[in-house]
Amino acid sequence: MTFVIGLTGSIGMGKSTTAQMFADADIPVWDADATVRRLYEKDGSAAQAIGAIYPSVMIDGGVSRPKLRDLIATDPSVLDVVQNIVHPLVAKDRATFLTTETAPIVLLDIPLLFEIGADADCDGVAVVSVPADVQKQRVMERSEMSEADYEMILSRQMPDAEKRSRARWVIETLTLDAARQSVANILSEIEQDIPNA
Ligand SMILES: CC(C)(COP(=O)(O)OP(=O)(O)OC[C@H]1O[C@@H](n2cnc3c(N)ncnc32)[C@H](O)[C@@H]1O)[C@@H](O)C(=O)NCCC(=O)NCCS
Ligand SMILES: Nc1ncnc2c1ncn2[C@@H]1O[C@H](COP(=O)(O)OP(=O)(O)OP(=O)(O)O)[C@@H](O)[C@H]1O
Repeated sequence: MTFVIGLTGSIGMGKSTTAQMFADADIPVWDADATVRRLYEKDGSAAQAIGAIYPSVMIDGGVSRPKLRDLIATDPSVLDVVQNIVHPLVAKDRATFLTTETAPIVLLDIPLLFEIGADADCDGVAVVSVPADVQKQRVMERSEMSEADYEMILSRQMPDAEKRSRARWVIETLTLDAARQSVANILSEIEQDIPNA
């Protein structure tokens, strides 16, 4: 039996960093963003479908994220079209991971976990979180994303408070040590629940 941990959190909350902590503890991690990146590459199935509708976002046969981001900034409905193409392909990749992985504990790293109902595939969900001002500062510091793009993305995500209230675990990511400790606690709690984990 495999225990499936779902890891989610709003933009910039520390999902990727925390997922790496689980990976460092030898937990197989499936990464939704990485899957999207692969699907956007030249000859990726999403690249072909998106290129057929929005040729202007393509570079060398792959989807250019900056170009796609700029197009979405001028027409937010483009993101709905993209999601309708991408999400079924991502779901298929996730299903393959879940049927082939035999480790006692695995982790699904999905930004839109609750929004797409993927919590139904999880035995327990962990949400990464920091206060809103820290979140915004992190995203503004790290990226080319404009404030308007940031607000648009946020408006399409379930509010942090709701995610926290729906999760089994909340991982505070203000410091690396605090997050690492939460990850260790979660894993030992699961290992106690499933004896052969
Ligand atoms: C909008 C795009 C071009 C922005 O690319 P960019 O490289 O600037 O940012 P990145 O992909 O790292 O996303 C940053 C964060 O934005 C959030 N986010 C991304 N897509 C979405 C979305 N459709 N709805 C809400 N939030 C989203 C996530 O928290 C994500 O981790 C890109 O995210 C995209 O193509 N999104 C559509 C595919 C999708 O829905 N991905 C979500 C995971 S399945
Ligand atoms: N536990 C932590 N302590 C301190 N800083 C952290 C911690 N976790 C993440 N960060 C910092 O926060 C920023 C965002 O982290 P990360 O890229 O992991 O977030 P994310 O949730 O995957 O982002 P997105 O959803 O936007 O792709 C990075 O600058 C990272 O260094």
